[in-house]
Amino acid sequence: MSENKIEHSRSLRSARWFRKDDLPGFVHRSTLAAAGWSREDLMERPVVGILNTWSDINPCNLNLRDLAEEVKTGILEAGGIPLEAPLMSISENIIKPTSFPFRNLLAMEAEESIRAYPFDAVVLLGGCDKTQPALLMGAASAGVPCLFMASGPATPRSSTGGDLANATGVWRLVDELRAGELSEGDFAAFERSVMGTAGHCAEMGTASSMAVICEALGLSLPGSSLVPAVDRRRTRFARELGRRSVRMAAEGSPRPNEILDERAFDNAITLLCAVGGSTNVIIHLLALAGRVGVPLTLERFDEIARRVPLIANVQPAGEHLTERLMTAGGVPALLKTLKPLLHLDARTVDGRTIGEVIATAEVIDEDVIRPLDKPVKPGGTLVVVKGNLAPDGAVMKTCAADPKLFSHRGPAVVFEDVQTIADRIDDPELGIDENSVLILRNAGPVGAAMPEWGMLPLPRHLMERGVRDMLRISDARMSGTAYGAAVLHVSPEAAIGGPLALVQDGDIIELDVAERRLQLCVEPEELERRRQAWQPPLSRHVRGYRNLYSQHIEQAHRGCDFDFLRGANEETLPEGLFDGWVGGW
Ligand SMILES: CC[C@@](C)(O)[C@@H](O)C(=O)O
Repeated sequence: MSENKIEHSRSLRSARWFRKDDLPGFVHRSTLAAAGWSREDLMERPVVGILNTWSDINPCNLNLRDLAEEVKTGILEAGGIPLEAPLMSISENIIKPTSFPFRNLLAMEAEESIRAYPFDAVVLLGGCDKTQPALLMGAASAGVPCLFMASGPATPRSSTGGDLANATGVWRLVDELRAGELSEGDFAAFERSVMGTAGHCAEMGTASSMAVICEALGLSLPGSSLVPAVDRRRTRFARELGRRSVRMAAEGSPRPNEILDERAFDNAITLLCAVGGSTNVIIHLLALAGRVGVPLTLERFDEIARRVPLIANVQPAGEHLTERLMTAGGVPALLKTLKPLLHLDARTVDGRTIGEVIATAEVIDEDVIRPLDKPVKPGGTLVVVKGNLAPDGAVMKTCAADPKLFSHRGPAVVFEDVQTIADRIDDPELGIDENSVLILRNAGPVGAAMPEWGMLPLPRHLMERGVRDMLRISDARMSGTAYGAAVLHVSPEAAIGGPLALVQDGDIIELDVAERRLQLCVEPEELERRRQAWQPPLSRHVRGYRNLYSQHIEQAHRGCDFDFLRGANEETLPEGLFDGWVGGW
């Protein structure tokens, strides 16, 4: 190995572990001798950490073990030392009660792992929804150069023919089942076939949205994010990523805050709107911006969304799966189409600007990546609404909702928790009709750690009559794969006394998307009376992580990070001889 030396112009971060002729240096080098590394290797080569969220229990991330091997190959080829470290794997589909609180836990684990170990750069491997933002948030705060690679979309097999996506397909078929249009047998066949490969949801759910957003932010290799998990072309990207990481490790640049500036966030939001991406990404981008000191607000999402049409014809807002988006040209082609709306001088980890990346991109299929003047849907694919029901804002993915509900007035039917919905949604006694506004509360960050409950089910009797959308309002999140007129992330949430807590059955609610307004039509005096009578729910979490969570979690309009995690401190290693290990010659 040692003849394959790479030039680096600066003192490496890892030198503080390995280049000292003292007892700590001896201990660090001799420890890694057990992993096959010589004194010369450790003294001369840049070290790249591979933070891997692979796990058997998380099939979205199942291929990350193989991809990590490919990244290692690239790192070795370029003369670096690859050191892989497993981190918590968060599987949205399996983890209970919801994956969301663990995003911040993994972010802390990633940040502290990067800081505590001798990494000169890190490769972040994520897949299922929360692993992606968590790794980015941790790496952004740790400040060491990083590159991201997602596991890639799965390749779902449809038992019913057509492009049936992993989760959007589930929601559609559940609707059909409830409406009596699909047999139990056909539904069971779907269960057996839908998750046949590794990889995350193959529509523009949260995982695919986060993956393409990483490319737009400049943190992933251009063109890499939509290659399916089982496609061997992902291998090539993994090796290239490994090679590039060594260069970044040697140069100590670019650091996350050199990539993640206001231009990068604007570009990412532009792409999010153009692909009809997940509302969850809004929360993740707000949290990430908080880590690097970019003053991003919900209003910025609305401002950008107004001018960006839906150009990606991909589910849940369009027709196809993400594989078609890749063969149509992928993210570089999407960005090329969006060129007049982007900051072209934003930097990327591959060393080029976004403008340079898209110079060679090409749209191959204009049905899948539409031109700006022939979009799938015009601008305003997601909106931020405010009013006395959501003083700090709420969001709605309008491109996946029935426009008939964009200007709606109807009586509230309030559910205190999700179990009551499950028990009572079909109960005719509730008198729900298609004009009713279904409300779920106590599902916000403090109330229930914000599960993906926002697409409330519709009553069976209405579904049987062909009703497929109704206005639903909650302080919960919604799966990126879901659809419907769901007003989400209402802030402040009910559990801390937000106005959602004061709504009563029969109150009139008014949504006006054009005006971006969400109003509870109740007199201020009456609301004040209800506020005086309101009692906060007792916290169920008296110890451990969930207790820490409910005490420090911020509201949705600020990204649900912990208040003490905002910002970054790039290096906290003590100066001097005894870095972390006491001893000397
Ligand atoms: C069920 C679908 C998931 C797991 O992808 C979801 O978290 C999403 O937001 O897309």
